Amino acid sequence: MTSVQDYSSISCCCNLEWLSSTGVVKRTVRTKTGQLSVVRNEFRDLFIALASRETNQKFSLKGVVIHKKFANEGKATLKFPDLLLNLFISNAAPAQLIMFLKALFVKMTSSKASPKVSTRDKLLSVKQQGVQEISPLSSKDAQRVNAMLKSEGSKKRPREEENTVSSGPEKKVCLKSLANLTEEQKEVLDAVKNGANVFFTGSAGTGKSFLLQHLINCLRPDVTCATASTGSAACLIGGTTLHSFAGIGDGEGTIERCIQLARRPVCIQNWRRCKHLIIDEISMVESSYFQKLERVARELRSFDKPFGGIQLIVCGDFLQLPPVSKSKDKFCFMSDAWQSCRFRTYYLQQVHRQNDPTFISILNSVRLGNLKEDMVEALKNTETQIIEKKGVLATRLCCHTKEAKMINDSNLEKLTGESKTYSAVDEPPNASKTLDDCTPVESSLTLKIGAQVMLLKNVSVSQGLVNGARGVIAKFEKGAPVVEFLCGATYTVKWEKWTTRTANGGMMHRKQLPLRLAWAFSIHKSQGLTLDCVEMALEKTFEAGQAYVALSRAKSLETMRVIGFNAKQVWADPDVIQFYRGILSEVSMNDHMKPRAVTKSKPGAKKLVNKFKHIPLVSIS
Ligand SMILES: Nc1ncnc2c1ncn2[C@@H]1O[C@H](COP(=O)(O)OP(=O)(O)OP(=O)(O)O)[C@@H](O)[C@H]1O
Ligand SMILES: [Mg+2]
Repeated sequence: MTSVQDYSSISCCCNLEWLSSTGVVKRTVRTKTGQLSVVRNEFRDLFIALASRETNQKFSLKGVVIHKKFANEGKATLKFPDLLLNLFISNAAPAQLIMFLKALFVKMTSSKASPKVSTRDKLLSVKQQGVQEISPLSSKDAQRVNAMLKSEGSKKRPREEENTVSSGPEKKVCLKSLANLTEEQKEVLDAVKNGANVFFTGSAGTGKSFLLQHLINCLRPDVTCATASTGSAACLIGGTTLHSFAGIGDGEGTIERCIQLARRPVCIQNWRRCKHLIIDEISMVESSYFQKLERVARELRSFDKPFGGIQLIVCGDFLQLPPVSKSKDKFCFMSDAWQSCRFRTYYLQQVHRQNDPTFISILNSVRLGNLKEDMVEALKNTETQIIEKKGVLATRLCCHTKEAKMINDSNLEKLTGESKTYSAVDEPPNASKTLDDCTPVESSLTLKIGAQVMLLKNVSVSQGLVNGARGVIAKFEKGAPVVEFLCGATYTVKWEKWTTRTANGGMMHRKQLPLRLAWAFSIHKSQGLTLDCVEMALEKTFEAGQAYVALSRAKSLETMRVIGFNAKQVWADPDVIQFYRGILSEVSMNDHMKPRAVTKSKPGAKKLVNKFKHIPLVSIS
């Protein structure tokens, strides 16, 4: 995998198509894996060079038209009208493709300003022939190009700029890569780039899923399988469930049976093409299931290395929801397979979901099951606070899914106005069951005026219309619901599209309104989400970490209400505490002498080790 900073070349599939003057395809060349680079010749003319097993060629970028609409799916088209040639790029890592196209745009735009060498001078030139890679992009390049774009103002742009990457109405080039990763997040990215098996963890809201999404964008889609242990977590990273990827059912069968199941044509293809297996919410993957996956991978890939040589990139917080299992060794870190992966472990510490240090410290103590009296008081004090505003009621987090459904159904029924039902459009139509699992929206959504809803897409971050934003249906206009949101915005909700990969690498889509009834949610379904206005009664919690998951969905103490709180509702699994003690002591001890660089040291690591040391290991009743 090339570095994200290395914008001058990408690896991808290329399809070359030479056309006749009437536009008929005369010849095609397809390369499965090629390296595309932007190069210059001795006269500083720009070319794109394709190096692959099938062909090695370079094409002048003069007059090229770039279509980048599908760049975030790893696809783009370059049209060379002067050469009667189309170059179709696919299977590129989306983040790299976007930066590559930006680099192309910047270099092409700035080269227009440099003096041209006439054909005569070129012919008479004594310069040594040759090509060289373009110099790396600097912020000066971007500034120069932005100044040029500004001075061109409303002038008609030359055609190569029309479709290029300067996104947004003001056509401005920004050289930052897709996400602003923090230093600790960048360290994880580097380890992934180096091909190591990586496990990163950290408390709720430290940006694990955010980072995972960035990592997915940096890897080639054809060999990357993005999965999560639950459907709702899979939706958040645009992936599929680990179960549907693996194809071994619930993994309850014997290992022979699991291998047999995974040998079915669709599944075997998955296992063989996969080079990077990503798993979010790893805490909910059961130990014996993880063990079987490892064996299945080795068998199907006929390669006797852990997971048959697949790079594993896993993340989650074992102090959140545990796997559904009665076994004593339920957590996957207890399996031999986990040990054999020799993960590089990273502990993210910067919390992004909450800002208030007092709330962050309460949540950290809830996570460890170690609340102090004043913290219990602070949570109890939220019981009477009014968090409802603008007709938006708090979302009740329930311990059981059935209870949440009942609350939503009965509240909707109580509303007397006309009801409108929106049916999802699925592609392919027979994928509805998988799409139910892998998208946050339901195949059928019934709404009425006054219904409490939650937005399930980032529509406008600046207006606060983000995934998890709470609102209420104010009216219907031309059949579309108009929602008044807690953040103050009123929005006529438009249809949105969710795309997810099928287990065999194809695409599935669902079109639906990005809304969900929000009088209530189950805690299990809320895992991974950030919620605006939330209420919970935790007396029925039945898992270690369940109360922590519920409480850590809130953004602040002021936007939540806990009913009937008491410290007994909060506990951590002693096996997990022990596990974290282990990895955290490696953080501080192994900093200078690490045979396999187990974990990177962080400034706060020592403090954390101490925190874990002081947790009494009580067994769970
Ligand atoms: N580097 C960052 N810059 C800005 N915002 C960030 C960054 N990292 C994460 N965030 C934001 O912080 C919030 C929480 O992130 P995320 O959901 O990825 O956390 P998480 O660790 O996966 O939490 P959980 O354990 O609850 O699933 C999100 O709104 C996300 O967009
Ligand atoms: Mg997450």
